[in-house]
Amino acid sequence: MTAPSSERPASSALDNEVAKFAAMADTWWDPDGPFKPLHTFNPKRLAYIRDRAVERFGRDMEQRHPFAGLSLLDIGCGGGLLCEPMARLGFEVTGIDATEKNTKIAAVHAEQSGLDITYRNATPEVLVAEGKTFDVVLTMEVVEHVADVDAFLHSCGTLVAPGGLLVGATLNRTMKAFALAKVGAEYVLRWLPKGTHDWKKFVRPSEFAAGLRVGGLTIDGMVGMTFNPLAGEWSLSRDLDVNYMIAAHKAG
Ligand SMILES: C[S@@+](CC[C@H](N)C(=O)[O-])C[C@H]1O[C@@H](n2cnc3c(N)ncnc32)[C@H](O)[C@@H]1O
Ligand SMILES: [Mg+2]
Repeated sequence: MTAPSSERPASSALDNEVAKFAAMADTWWDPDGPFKPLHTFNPKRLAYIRDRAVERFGRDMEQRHPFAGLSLLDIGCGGGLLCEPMARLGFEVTGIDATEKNTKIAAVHAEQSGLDITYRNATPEVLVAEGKTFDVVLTMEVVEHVADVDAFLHSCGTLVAPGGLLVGATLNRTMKAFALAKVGAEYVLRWLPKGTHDWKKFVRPSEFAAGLRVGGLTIDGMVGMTFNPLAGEWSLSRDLDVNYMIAAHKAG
């Protein structure tokens, strides 16, 4: 099926990034494939999102579907590694991605998992043009792949409903991130295919925060996500030098 032209990647998506992710799309759900880092830190980032949502919406995690009645948009959803666990927590989930192959694979996987998730091949500005808003907006490991960071973050902020929450994640533009996330992950550990990241496109925490503020959000906090090679484990930390997450909200 061909997506209508309005859904096609517009200004925030880069052709070379879309081609890169399309080439890897079959491997989204392989825990030892090219998306291994996303799989290994998924439990930590899911817990962070869940905790921020509990704070913001005051839900009871003892409930089977604590976030029932709340909408969630995952921008740059890839194969749905975040969408599926979020749907299981009760959110009404929409996943969008600039790469059509990703949303197709995500949709097949959701169906196999018995989950009701809406996937669309679209960039955030398409949903902004439609006037849509969501209680929770996620954009995790995406902003370092877009054409224009400020324009992209402005769209992300616009898509947050009043009183809503945004959680983002990316790689910091530091020498440490160059050594660990670029050289280490692509050339030494070979976790990621060579060329996955362009260090120059990594985003500093101050830049991420500024872009979201222009999009109408207030920053709640940031946390580092740090890999301990000896333990082979990720943990949340105060070190924002490599991987980090940011939480923000829109006044209600
Ligand atoms: C590293 S993956 C992250 C996937 C997912 N968010 C996760 O963390 O598991 C980055 C994704 O962003 C998508 N992407 C890149 N630019 C985009 C844009 N402007 N709008 C929407 N999706 C985009 C890519 O196609 C790719 O699927
Ligand atoms: Mg990335």
